[in-house]
Amino acid sequence: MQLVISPLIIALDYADERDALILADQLDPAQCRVKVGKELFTASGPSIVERLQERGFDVFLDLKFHDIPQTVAKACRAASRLGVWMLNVHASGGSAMLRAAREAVEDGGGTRRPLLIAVTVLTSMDDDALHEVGVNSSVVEQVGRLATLAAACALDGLVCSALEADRLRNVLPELLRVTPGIRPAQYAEDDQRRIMTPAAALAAGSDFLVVGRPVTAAVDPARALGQILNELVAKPGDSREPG
Ligand SMILES: O=C(O)c1cc(=O)[nH]c(=O)n1[C@@H]1O[C@H](COP(=O)(O)O)[C@@H](O)[C@H]1O
Repeated sequence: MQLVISPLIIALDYADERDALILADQLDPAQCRVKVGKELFTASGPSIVERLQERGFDVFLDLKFHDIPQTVAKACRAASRLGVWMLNVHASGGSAMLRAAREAVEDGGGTRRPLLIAVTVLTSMDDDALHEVGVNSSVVEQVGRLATLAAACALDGLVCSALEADRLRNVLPELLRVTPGIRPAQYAEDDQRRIMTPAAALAAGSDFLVVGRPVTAAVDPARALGQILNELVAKPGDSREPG
């Protein structure tokens, strides 16, 4: 099997632009997209997005906006002007916020309309963590509820764990499923709670796999990425349940 378009998004979780670009320069834009998150963007500002785009990368700007509708809409418009490929908001911000975000990316004034996706329940959370913040549903129920809300507001996709991808593919096939919490077999869970191996996540219905430390913390990041791509074109492996 040949992967026509790579589903990998590498999370450039670095403290500064220099380290992020050192890693990016070891990667091939034909093999992955890259993600700029809160740490890197706060440290280096929009210039990091430009630097990565100059190198040919599609950029997922992961700032997980969650605020009043007007503030989120303005932030989404500013992100659109950067020409990013994808950006995200928290679905728990509610329908008014999601619709405002959707309208903002539509007329955002960038070179292309970014894909707008909604974070359901963070992959670092399990049922107990949800209960702690007053949500008495299970993770599966809460992901389903927020996914339905995102679909009603015409978002392009969801951030969820691969454990929920199969179910979401069946009930809301129109939404992209972007899944962090990807862990090759034997790799540490770290602060993630809902994890799956790359091949199992793809087989379960993930459209895009967000991978950070398994690549960025590797001695040879390009080799680690190559190994994951090889795993994706080989037979799907076994799924890893939260430990
Ligand atoms: O929106 C995200 O990208 C995200 C959502 C989520 O639920 N869980 C999650 O881990 N992420 C991001 O995905 C990346 C995962 O990194 P690793 O755990 O190092 O693979 C980090 O940059 C997180 O900020």
